[in-house]
Amino acid sequence: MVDVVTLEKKLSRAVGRAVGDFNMIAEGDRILVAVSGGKDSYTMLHLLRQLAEKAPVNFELEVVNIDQGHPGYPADVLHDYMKRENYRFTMIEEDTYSIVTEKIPANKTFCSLCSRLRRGILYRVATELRCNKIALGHHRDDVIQTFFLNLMFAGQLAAMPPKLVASSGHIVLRPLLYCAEDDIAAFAEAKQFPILPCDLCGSQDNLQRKVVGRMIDQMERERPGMKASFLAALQNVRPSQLLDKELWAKLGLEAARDLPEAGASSGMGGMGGGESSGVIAPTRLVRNTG
Ligand SMILES: Nc1ncnc2c1ncn2[C@@H]1O[C@H](COP(=O)(O)OP(=O)(O)OP(=O)(O)O)[C@@H](O)[C@H]1O
Repeated sequence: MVDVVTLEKKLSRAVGRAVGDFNMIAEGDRILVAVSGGKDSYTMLHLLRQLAEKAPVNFELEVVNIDQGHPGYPADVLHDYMKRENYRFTMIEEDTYSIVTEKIPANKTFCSLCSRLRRGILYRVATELRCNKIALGHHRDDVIQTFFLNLMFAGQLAAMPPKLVASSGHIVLRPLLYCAEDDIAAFAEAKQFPILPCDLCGSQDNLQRKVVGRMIDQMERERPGMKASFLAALQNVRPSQLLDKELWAKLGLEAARDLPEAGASSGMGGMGGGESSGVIAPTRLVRNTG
């Protein structure tokens, strides 16, 4: 059992790395931190405040929750927590629940419409609160699941952008993208964040994302370290070993360079080696030249 201090250090290092790698935060930023009342966004909020306290740049946090009109939504729980912790907090009441339940048949997933409606509200509120950025609590496991969903059902190699310019002009950030869900869950439990369940979709067992999530968890159980490898792969893309002719054209690729034999010394070590060098280092890289 890892203690909470160790977990906190691990998570804040991961957030610091993501923020640094993608240049997420700059002097004077006003960041709307979107908090659902789930473990991920509570953890994100906690870690962003810590970062704000020690970072060399000054930035401000505005915490926003959207009460989407679910029957029995326990709004007080969030109000009490934010007050106790002294966050600048706004709760927005928007009844997207009625829209979603009216438009989507009961046996179908509500998630995508629900989150699309929510996203529009967040953009509007960010403008009202003069925030230039919006932070969302997606983490490593969400990124991997999205990658697999796209691979398996959409015919695309794509995960989730760490940083995105929204149609509204706001920059959307995902500071938890290197954080493992298990660590977040353990941390949220240790900190006793007052979690609000999402009854709307929580009751639905047929979500494709859940199925894919279970499949990935199973792979991890059978071969521990696989999720870390998936994340590493997303940070280590070899366009010349893929079949996207538009990407080849964009990169001016005429032909891929041959790969060294598996296990051959590349001089780069580990998972290193740049695309331009044509050198691929991982010893378990799969290739088929036949
Ligand atoms: N009602 C809401 N109000 C404000 N922000 C929200 C709300 N619902 C979701 N978000 C934001 O969108 C992110 C992704 O939403 P999703 O429902 O996929 O979250 P999740 O995986 O259940 O995460 P969490 O544990 O934070 O709820 C959340 O982490 C949060 O930043």
